[in-house]
Amino acid sequence: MTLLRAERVTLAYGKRAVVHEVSLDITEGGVGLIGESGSGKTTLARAFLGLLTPISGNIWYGDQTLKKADMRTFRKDVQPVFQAEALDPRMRIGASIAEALPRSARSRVQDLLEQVGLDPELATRRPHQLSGGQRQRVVIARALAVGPRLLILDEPTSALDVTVQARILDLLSALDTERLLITHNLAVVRRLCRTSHVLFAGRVVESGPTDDLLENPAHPYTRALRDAVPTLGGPPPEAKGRTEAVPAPSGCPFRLRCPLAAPECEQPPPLRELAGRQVACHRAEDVLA
Ligand SMILES: Nc1ncnc2c1ncn2[C@@H]1O[C@H](COP(=O)(O)OP(=O)(O)OP(=O)(O)O)[C@@H](O)[C@H]1O
Repeated sequence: MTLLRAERVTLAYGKRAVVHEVSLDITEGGVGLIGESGSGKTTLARAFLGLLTPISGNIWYGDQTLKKADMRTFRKDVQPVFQAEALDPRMRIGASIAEALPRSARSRVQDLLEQVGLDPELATRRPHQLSGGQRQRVVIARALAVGPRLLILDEPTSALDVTVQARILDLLSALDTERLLITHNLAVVRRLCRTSHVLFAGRVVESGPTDDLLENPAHPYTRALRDAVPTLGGPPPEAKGRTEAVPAPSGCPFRLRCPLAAPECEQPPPLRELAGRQVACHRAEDVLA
């Protein structure tokens, strides 16, 4: 059974909706949320953590909506993995992990440190006495302390250099915990997520198997993200930028940056099935071709 599911979820800050009618299931094998800064990824993750209530639609936790669910069980099942900067700088590592454990299980600190590949002797250190990669492992150990079924990870490796990043990805992919991963980094989703959803301006524009999306995108925005590998010439113009706090144009929200924009794009594109995925683009056949 799917542990968490968004059903036509719209999310707002004050009166401003920033995520619009998103439906997605957190399925096995890892789920990625990809999109540029401001596209609504973190906002959606906050709703999945029960920190933000949809103004319409529902978050389902098993067969109950989050509004009705037993939050004690939910908090045990679904754990966020924050960035390492969130660790309390004054607290020793061992105490920081113990804090997340029930009193009777505090002896598990050593096991958890070992599980994330850290020397248990590090328990007496404070965060600033560890490397960035070690700190990130501590954050993962804290999240694993309560035995969650799902980890929600927001840019878990973005602050780390490439080799350290690779080792953290190895650690995460070896865990038998489900994951929802938010990132700009397509190599990271490819490694950790069987399924991905691409968000643009708070809407899902393409969803499907990660490999298909990245090898053969059907939405021009997915294609632009994939092609936006750093080069001296910079990314293609359609991949540049962040979603600003200005109203999206009517019709397709991507049309003002889209190289394939056509008159029909002034009408909103429905999310439709194509080539084993879902895509919201009038020109998807042309993109695939
Ligand atoms: N606490 C808040 N109050 C008001 N607006 C917010 C708040 N947090 C985010 N927003 C706005 O909501 C929109 C979506 O932001 P969100 O942080 O979800 O995007 P994101 O895709 O996670 O971006 P990033 O990759 O930079 O974290 C943006 O326009 C942002 O300015």
